[in-house]
Amino acid sequence: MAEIQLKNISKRWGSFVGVDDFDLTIADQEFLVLLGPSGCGKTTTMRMIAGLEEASGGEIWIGDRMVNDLDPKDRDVAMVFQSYGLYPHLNVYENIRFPLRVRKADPATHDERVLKAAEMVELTDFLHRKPAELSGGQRQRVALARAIVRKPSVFLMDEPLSNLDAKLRVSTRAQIKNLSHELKVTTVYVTHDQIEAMTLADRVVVMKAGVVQQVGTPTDIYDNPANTFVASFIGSPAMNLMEGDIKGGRSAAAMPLFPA
Ligand SMILES: Nc1ncnc2c1ncn2[C@@H]1O[C@H](COP(=O)(O)OP(=O)(O)OP(=O)(O)O)[C@@H](O)[C@H]1O
Repeated sequence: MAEIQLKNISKRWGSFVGVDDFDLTIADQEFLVLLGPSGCGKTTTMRMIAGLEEASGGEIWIGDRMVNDLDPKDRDVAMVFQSYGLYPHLNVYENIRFPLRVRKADPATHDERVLKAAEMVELTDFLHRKPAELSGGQRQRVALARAIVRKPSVFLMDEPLSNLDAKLRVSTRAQIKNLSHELKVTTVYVTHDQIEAMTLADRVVVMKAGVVQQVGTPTDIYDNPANTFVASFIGSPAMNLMEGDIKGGRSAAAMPLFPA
């Protein structure tokens, strides 16, 4: 069970507010996407959940534990970053195995667990290769396998697809969604790409300048954007915004006329 509760968390550096009063419960096994433009506080929020950044205020709960004072390694979270973070001198097998060694998992179980994780991301044929001998997509799959090998209850993913080309991004996106479902983990996924957010998320959190603008399912957010910022950020092609007044429950905006 890994419900995540963010109770009014904030992050300040001096007088600068990176994340302001973020309050949300992420359900067990939910796929939650943090979406917003560069600098809006997505990564900082995720780093606070991971324990890589200390919250300036508020409480972070994972399952039934308040984790504010726990080290990242004690929070039962696995992270996947844009930069892969693989060890160049280790082959794929040893890269995937690394978290098991660090956490001193029973060595008798390593082989089976590494092979299973590699199989889930279709890397079985590449186990002997070093990261430099892999494509970007294969490297990202090693990073995914390394995250799943120790069966964490929470996945934290920070723009994991941004180094991949468009086609690979679509297939790896589907793979991430399947993995998260199959492994029954709670996933927090950061992106500035609204298509990625709308296709992956159970719920999306749209942020701007450290402040949550709206939380909802992709359909909620698309159909009922909370404000013009959300409306202008969502939709491809972008939504047209027109000024107008509501009179008697109807819009009185000047509508352009198109020939029938
Ligand atoms: N260590 C720090 N000291 C001061 N300000 C910081 C620090 N880390 C991040 N910030 C600021 O906090 C804000 C939020 O940063 P964050 O990395 O969370 O944004 P983001 O939404 O993930 O952006 P991007 O999509 O570009 O990664 C930014 O304005 C950033 O400059």
